[in-house]
Amino acid sequence: MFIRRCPWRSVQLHQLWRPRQIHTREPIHDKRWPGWEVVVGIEVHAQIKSRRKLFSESFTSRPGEVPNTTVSPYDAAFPGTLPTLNPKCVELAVRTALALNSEVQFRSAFDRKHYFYSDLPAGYQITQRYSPLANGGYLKLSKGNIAVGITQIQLEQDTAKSTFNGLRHTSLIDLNRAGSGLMEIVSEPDMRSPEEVADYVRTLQAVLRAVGSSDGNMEQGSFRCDVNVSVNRHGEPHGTRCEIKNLNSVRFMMVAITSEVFRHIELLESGCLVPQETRGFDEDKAETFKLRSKEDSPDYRYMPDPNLPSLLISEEYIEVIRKTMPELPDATRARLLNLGLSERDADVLMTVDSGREVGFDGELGNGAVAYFDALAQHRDPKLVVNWMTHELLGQLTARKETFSDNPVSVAQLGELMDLVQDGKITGTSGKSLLKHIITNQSSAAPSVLAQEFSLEAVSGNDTATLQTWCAEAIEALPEEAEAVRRGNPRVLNKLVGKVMQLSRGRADAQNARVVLSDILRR
Ligand SMILES: Nc1ncnc2c1ncn2[C@@H]1O[C@H](COP(=O)(O)OP(=O)(O)OP(=O)(O)O)[C@@H](O)[C@H]1O
Ligand SMILES: [Mg+2]
Ligand SMILES: [Mg+2]
Repeated sequence: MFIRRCPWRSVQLHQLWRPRQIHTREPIHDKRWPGWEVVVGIEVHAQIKSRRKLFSESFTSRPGEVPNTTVSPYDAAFPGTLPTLNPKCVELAVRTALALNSEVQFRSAFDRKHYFYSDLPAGYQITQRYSPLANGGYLKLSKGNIAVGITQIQLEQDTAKSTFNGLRHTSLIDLNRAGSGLMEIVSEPDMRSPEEVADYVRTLQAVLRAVGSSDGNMEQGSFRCDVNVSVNRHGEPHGTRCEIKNLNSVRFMMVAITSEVFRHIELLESGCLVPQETRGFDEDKAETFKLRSKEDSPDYRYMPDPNLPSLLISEEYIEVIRKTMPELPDATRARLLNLGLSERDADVLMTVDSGREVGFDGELGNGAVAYFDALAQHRDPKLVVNWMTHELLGQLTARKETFSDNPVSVAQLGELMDLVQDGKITGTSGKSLLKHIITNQSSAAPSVLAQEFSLEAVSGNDTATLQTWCAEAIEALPEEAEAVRRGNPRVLNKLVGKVMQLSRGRADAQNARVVLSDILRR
């Protein structure tokens, strides 16, 4: 990559500004709004996961950082300070562009977008609206064989954060975020329902996490969506869009879109037009509300940034990045299915991997797929996924924990599975050991723990011990034993359970069943 100073901007902005492609899709008939088509396009602002800001040396801040501690004079817009582009941000944006099948531009440029707000120290934001880093592309949704077009991917600066203190009638400004790198990923108006929008957002989050370019966390603000919604009657051109801002979860986004669709339909059916507006979302009322109309929208007076030359990216640089791209979610899914996993199991692993567990809207991916891969290297993949999803995740969920809290190492779970597989401990004992490791955050080897707790399985040959436990079980549950004798085989399970209890899980349930039936038949 070369970042060279150009003495002048040889290409005029209007020459670079290309009209958008018009995408068409087969009409979708939705029972919720018969006769109407819903159209949605999304602008995502994803914080780039770089240690330093886009144009300055200061570190990017983490959530909970002390306010105004990661700020350089440039971030605070001190006169005389100049920007220096951070190559890491460019690299991560190029990775993202390649993952989204977008065409990385050999030459892109930075513009100033002016507006006056207390969280914007310079009075303008540096962005790439007119000559973005990448153009075109698409993202395939996980369901329905739908590809959502990508219009462009541009680099831009994040703003500072302002917090209004109602008691003191003052706004507090925290400059920590000012100047951090963002990627604005603009989609085509290709989505046709709130569900497709949710799919798009989740798939995009997974892609960004896979390439390592963003945490993609909506709740913490590292992945912010502006959702543009319009409706039209089937067969007619797209309607006027309204843009909904500040949506911080996928669930609220779906509610906001649904309520916005009904608002548009109501307006149109009563003979009014939909005015183009920017709207907010009231979570309590589950309604959108007007922030400003198109007429009030500021004239940003875009101009080329005189302090920044064009960004020139060579073909070789793009090729180097292309060669070092990690596996993308689509490919991971296909690989898991190829290993014999069910769609459901693959979904669970990948959902956990991206931190999107049930009722949980995001967190950094935590390597569930890598964990699975390490275990499945020398073991049956289906067996591994069973242990991971049913036992490990099951026990973590019961403790209200997620996979990122998992204290069981790959080596521990691997040994545990092998002990059970080789018949050295029973499945029941294996589960108890797993519980012990999780509860006590133990790093001990499962074989050592099995010895310590005398959990070694009673081998199939040790029938004497098994006979004793079975006899004790029959003695303890005489009524159940009688029922089995009278020909009710289902009650046998209770007796087997008793044997497992008496043996503290060391007996093999299948063998116990045989011995019990044998005794009761006499
Ligand atoms: N009729 C429509 N219905 C729904 N979405 C639309 C429609 N027309 C355009 N869009 C979407 O609106 C978004 C426009 O985003 P873009 O960043 O280009 O412009 P903007 O919203 O005018 O500017 P800003 O970046 O300042 O918010 C795109 O995601 C596009 O797909
Ligand atoms: Mg935009
Ligand atoms: Mg917009």
